[in-house]
Amino acid sequence: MRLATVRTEAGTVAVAVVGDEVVDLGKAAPGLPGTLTGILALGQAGLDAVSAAIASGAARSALDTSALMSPIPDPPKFWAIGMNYAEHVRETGKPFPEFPTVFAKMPNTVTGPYVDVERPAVSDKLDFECELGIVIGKRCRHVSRERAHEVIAGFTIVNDYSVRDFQMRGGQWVLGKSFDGHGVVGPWLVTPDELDPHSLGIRTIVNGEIRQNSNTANLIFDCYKLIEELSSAATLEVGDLIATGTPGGVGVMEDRFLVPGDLVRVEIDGIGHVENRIVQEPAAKEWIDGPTASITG
Ligand SMILES: NC(=O)N[C@@H](O)C(=O)O
Repeated sequence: MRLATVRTEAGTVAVAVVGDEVVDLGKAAPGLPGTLTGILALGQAGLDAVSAAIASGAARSALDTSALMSPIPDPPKFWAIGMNYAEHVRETGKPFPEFPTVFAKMPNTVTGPYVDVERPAVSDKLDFECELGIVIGKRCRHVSRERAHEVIAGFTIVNDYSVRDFQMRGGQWVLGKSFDGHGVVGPWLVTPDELDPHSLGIRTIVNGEIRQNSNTANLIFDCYKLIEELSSAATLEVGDLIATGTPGGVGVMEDRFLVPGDLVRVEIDGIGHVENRIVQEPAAKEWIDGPTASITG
């Protein structure tokens, strides 16, 4: 099953994707929660209701890819893993990891699969990173590697856009990983019954040139080990996203950064692709919002 979130005039809508058509779940199954996170939180009952809606011959409309958002537009947490492919560890000259390198991408990064992505006004060191994304489907803690598959709602694609000079300064990664809109997620969530997450071809193609080309079989810490590691420290929530790390071939290694006009495509077999045009952030213009609420009554 492929589940997505689309933007409509009426707001965001959870849909089931069937071929190149979508079933609006809000209309087809009115009893279901209006968000994908809400549907996932119902567990198997939610997926059964979606299957029933699809099978009931509910109305379908053409898939408008420009309306696609991140399948989970507001994840409670956006975890990211570093140094999880030997080829990337080698190219960075870092030591082979004993444990997963964990960092976070802030919520402001989350954006849809086919949007423009800004090269910041404050840096020209914008880089790409293709990653398999995990979506958590059950609230959980201290999950063993053996049972980790039970808490996975599905898989998606992440492009972990990174601003390398901001990533390296001050000994932290989070700022360079958390520019607005630099967490491309999508195009949809694919449920685990449809694929084996550890045998998927994964590629980054920039302006038609293959820049990263690997397979998720090469993950050092596989999806289940990552869930065991993260849940040993934190309660994982329904809708949490985990970007599982990038293979070799990132631009910084060749001093080849993304520039405005570039077309950046990430493909993962069995899921699909995301694609972004790089645009220039006009200027580092200072702005401060007015009050966003007023005293009522
Ligand atoms: N170099 C770097 O930032 N890498 C990580 O994001 C990773 O995915 O390995």
